[in-house]
Amino acid sequence: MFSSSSPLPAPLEKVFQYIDLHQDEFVNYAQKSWIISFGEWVAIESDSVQPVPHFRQELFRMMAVAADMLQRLGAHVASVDMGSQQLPDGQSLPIPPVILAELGNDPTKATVCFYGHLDVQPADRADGWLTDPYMLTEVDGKLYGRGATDNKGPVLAWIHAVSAFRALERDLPVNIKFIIEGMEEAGSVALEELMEKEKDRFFSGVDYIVISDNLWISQRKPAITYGTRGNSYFTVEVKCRDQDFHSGTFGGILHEPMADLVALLGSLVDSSGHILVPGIYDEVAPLTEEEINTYKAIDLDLEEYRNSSQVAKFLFNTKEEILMHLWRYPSLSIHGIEGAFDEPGAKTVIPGRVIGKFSIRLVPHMNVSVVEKQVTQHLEDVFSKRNSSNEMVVSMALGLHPWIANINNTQYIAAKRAIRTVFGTDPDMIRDGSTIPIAKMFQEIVHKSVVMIPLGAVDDGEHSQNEKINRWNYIEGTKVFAAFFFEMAQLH
Ligand SMILES: Cn1cncc1C[C@H](NC(=O)CCN)C(=O)O
Ligand SMILES: [Zn+2]
Ligand SMILES: [Zn+2]
Repeated sequence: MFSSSSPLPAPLEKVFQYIDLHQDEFVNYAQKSWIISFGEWVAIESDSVQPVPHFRQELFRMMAVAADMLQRLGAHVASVDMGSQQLPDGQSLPIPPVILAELGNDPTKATVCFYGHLDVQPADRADGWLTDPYMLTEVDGKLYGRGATDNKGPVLAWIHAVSAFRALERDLPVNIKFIIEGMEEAGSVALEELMEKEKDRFFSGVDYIVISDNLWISQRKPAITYGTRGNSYFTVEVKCRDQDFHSGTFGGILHEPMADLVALLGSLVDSSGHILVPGIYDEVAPLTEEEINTYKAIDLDLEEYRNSSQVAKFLFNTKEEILMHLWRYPSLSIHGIEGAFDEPGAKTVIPGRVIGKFSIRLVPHMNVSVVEKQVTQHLEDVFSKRNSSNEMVVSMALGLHPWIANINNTQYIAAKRAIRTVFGTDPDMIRDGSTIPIAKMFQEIVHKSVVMIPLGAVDDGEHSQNEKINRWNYIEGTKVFAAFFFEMAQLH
């Protein structure tokens, strides 16, 4: 137990020194044979979203490079075959292996398991990247590249924290396990089956889970994340026939599918963001005074956030309301319409069949299958009032559960202390409005407690053009992980 005011314990002091002295090696080049640089990882085009052979090959190479690195670090590594993925067009593509690795199995020590993913979102220089997305490029202390913050950087930071102990020939304070996948951006395909299979094997000796796959809510203040929203993703198809019509020859005598669909989509949410599906708010956890206070404490400059997002006005005017509507209330977003005429020009078409897409972000204690029923019922009611002769089919394409943790768990205390040691400040305790599906799987299937320790800053641009991680976040984050090992050992 130590704080920023008391001196670091000698072994940790040495580890921090090592991380500082070797930071260029972590970023740029390899000297020690077991360290591979960040740059080499970013250069692998491990895009899991575009289902084409080139990117799948890159994904397999990515997982092989990572497995090899962990092996050279002294870990026992298994690359688990995940079979293949059936695409809607009938094609099938191989799924990259999941790495299960283990370093140390001293029964007197705590065992900490780290989850990360090495696949990335698509990136194309032509989309507005200022540098080659697959070449890690440092500008003013910012390391630009696809995957820099999501999630290659944080995975490497964890590995580098471990490697610092090994380089100093020091015993690791905890046993370490890794689960690293290559399909997160595609919805963690086949991962749930693996978790079921391994819950009493690989995961049986695990005490704590750490995920570092989201961002701080600030540019400078570190954070710990204790909850994420879930997501229920819907498609609603309205069909007259499989072919389009000419509006000159059919306009005026048809129930038009697009008119039905626009009415259906228009019935979902009002202009103040309130969801109109009956019953949808019934299970939302009631708000307490104590909870409101937790939002007050969070470092968020609303004006700066609004300006940097280039939004004229948000739906809410206070920090607390904004945070609550991102984290603890559901939201409904309309994403698009398949089959619609969406090109420039004035084509006089009546689409014969259209598919609307929308999703509802779920919060505690909403239930995925209850939401599915409520949404389906609501759309059927709205549709039947239209007396349309078209066919409507509603289906839920994805049902991802919300996740929330108990912040009094041991690893939250350890993470807080580690952050205080490195940054000299207490972290913001935050939730995340997006979804990290594996968190709930750890809780429900493996029955282990998860802490999320994000490393990147709010402006890192995950999934966007010019994704980056600051060198400062990456190097100090590596120290946070090293300090976390120490704190975990003390608290266990
Ligand atoms: C694929 N998908 C569909 N519904 C939800 C998701 C996951 C996706 N996850 C992230 O973005 C993680 C960000 N750190 C999201 O929340 O949209
Ligand atoms: Zn990610
Ligand atoms: Zn992502």
